Amino acid sequence: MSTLKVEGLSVRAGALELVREVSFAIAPGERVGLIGESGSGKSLTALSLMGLLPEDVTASGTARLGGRDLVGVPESRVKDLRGREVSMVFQEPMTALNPLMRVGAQVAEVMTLHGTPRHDARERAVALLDRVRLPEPAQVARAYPHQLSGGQRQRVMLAIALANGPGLLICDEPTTALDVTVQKQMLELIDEVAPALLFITHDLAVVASVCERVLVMYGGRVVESGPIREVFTRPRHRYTEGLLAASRLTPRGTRLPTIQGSVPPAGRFPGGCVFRNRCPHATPTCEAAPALTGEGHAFACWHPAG
Ligand SMILES: Nc1ncnc2c1ncn2[C@@H]1O[C@H](COP(=O)(O)OP(=O)(O)OP(=O)(O)O)[C@@H](O)[C@H]1O
Repeated sequence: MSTLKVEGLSVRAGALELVREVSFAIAPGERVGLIGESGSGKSLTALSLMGLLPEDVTASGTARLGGRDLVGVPESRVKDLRGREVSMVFQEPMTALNPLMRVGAQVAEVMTLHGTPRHDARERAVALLDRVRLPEPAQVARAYPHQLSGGQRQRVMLAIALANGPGLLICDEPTTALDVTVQKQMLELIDEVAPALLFITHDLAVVASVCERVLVMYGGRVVESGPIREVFTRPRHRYTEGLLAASRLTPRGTRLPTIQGSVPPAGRFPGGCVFRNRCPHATPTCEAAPALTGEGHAFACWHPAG
């Protein structure tokens, strides 16, 4: 496992600079959020790392992972890196999956493309579907995408992304189209299986629950970055301040630890849950006994057992 190092990444469409001099690093095991308003350059940054930029758009600068360059590499070499070094899960799995192909075959195909023998790939596909916690994985493998729910299709996409053992998983709004309960399960799963994670979202509560660090993009630049606690408690850029004010997070926000099986002592954490219904860990019980916040715990979120 090695660190992703991005330095001076810029993305242009003709004379138009869409992403400007972006630099960041992600160590193995790290979960890093990428937030910013629509059009700020989040997706283009991610797509540059995947070698998936649209034809009229070009990237410059460097991005290295596992001793390999990801930017400015000819398509023939990028194909080899994609999936093996970096993988990506997109928002809408229906458009990413082939509607005419059984999902097991689609998971297997990404492995055969990287040289795994067909029979091994089929077996490993079922094991991967099991790893992303799809019940009856052998049966799911024989299903077509339309026979699965949105949440199940997103799990298939995750299995495809993990198939070749990438060092970095990029997720671009992977849970936006899912309902709250499915979203929560998906986030937990991503957190569990991602070797290292770049997580793009508009949802600050999701960033606070999954990531330990955050990059804030504005107008194609990273205007602020740091540990969640630091950025959400002492935002230095006016855009981040605005983002926090517009969200339901208070400026005291930080990573959201879930402490299963615990109930806070009555009166210890006044103020109520800052996430309210948007808490990614929210459960019906949580509504009845809202997660609470307290001094020194910023966003400590407590859930009754069961
Ligand atoms: N092929 C293209 N040609 C020209 N401009 C483009 C192209 N693709 C994207 N852009 C522009 O680049 C900017 C950044 O786009 P990008 O998709 O990275 O934003 P984003 O932060 O991911 O937004 P969102 O949150 O809405 O997905 C936008 O202004 C967009 O219009």
